Amino acid sequence: MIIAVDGPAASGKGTIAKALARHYHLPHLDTGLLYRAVAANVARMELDPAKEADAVAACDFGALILADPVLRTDEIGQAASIVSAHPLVRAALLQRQKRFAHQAGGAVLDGRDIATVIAPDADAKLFVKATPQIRARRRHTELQTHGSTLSFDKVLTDIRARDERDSSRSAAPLVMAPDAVLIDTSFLSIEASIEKAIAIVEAHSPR
Ligand SMILES: Nc1ncnc2c1ncn2[C@@H]1O[C@H](COP(=O)(O)OP(=O)(O)O)[C@@H](O)[C@H]1O
Ligand SMILES: Nc1ccn([C@@H]2O[C@H](COP(=O)(O)OP(=O)(O)O)[C@@H](O)[C@H]2O)c(=O)n1
Repeated sequence: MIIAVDGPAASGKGTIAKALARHYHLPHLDTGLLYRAVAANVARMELDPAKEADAVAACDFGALILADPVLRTDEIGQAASIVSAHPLVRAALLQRQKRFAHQAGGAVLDGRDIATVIAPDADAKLFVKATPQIRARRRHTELQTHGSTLSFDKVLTDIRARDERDSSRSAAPLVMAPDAVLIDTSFLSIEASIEKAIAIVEAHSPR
């Protein structure tokens, strides 16, 4: 079974995807980490994330970098959204994600284009959203627990900028697939959003 979970920054898609993977004993891939790794590599190589050739040169990163806590920072999230708009960067990361999705037994992937590009054949497609203010509050709290001193206003501004960039780009923009089911987590607890996600997958899973 392939489960696609898409949505904007800090909507709760990773939390839901991880819980679905645990529930159904499936491997999980946070595809945002791949774009974050490219962004971190661009910074390490002192290249320009806005230049497509520079970003492509940074696509060859080792598996170790994916565990680096620096990937979780707001700054890398912004840079990830810049490198991810380049079609050649998306092309460089495409097969790796398609292979993961289509491995024997299935998988859960979360990102922006899982249901539309990586696995349009997914058995269940979820689109997770929440208001920008609520997403910014959650991300602000999360960043604070990791030692960040960024203000709430800065986190909200950055989330809005990323929403705009991710939705307006021409290469695999953030859109809800026509056959996806929406979960608005704005006023749902983590437990309630996971329960809802499992109920949706149950209704769509192959028998
Ligand atoms: N329904 C929810 N209610 C409250 N907090 C949530 C909810 N879902 C996720 N969170 C918290 O919000 C933050 C961002 O969630 P995450 O799943 O990482 O989002 P995303 O993968 O969409 O960026 C995390 O700290 C997570 O624990
Ligand atoms: N499948 C994906 C996943 C992430 N991304 C990009 O990578 C950035 C970081 O993604 P992420 O999922 O780690 O970000 P959060 O939603 O966790 O804040 C996003 O802003 C997107 O620009 C993408 O383009 N396609």
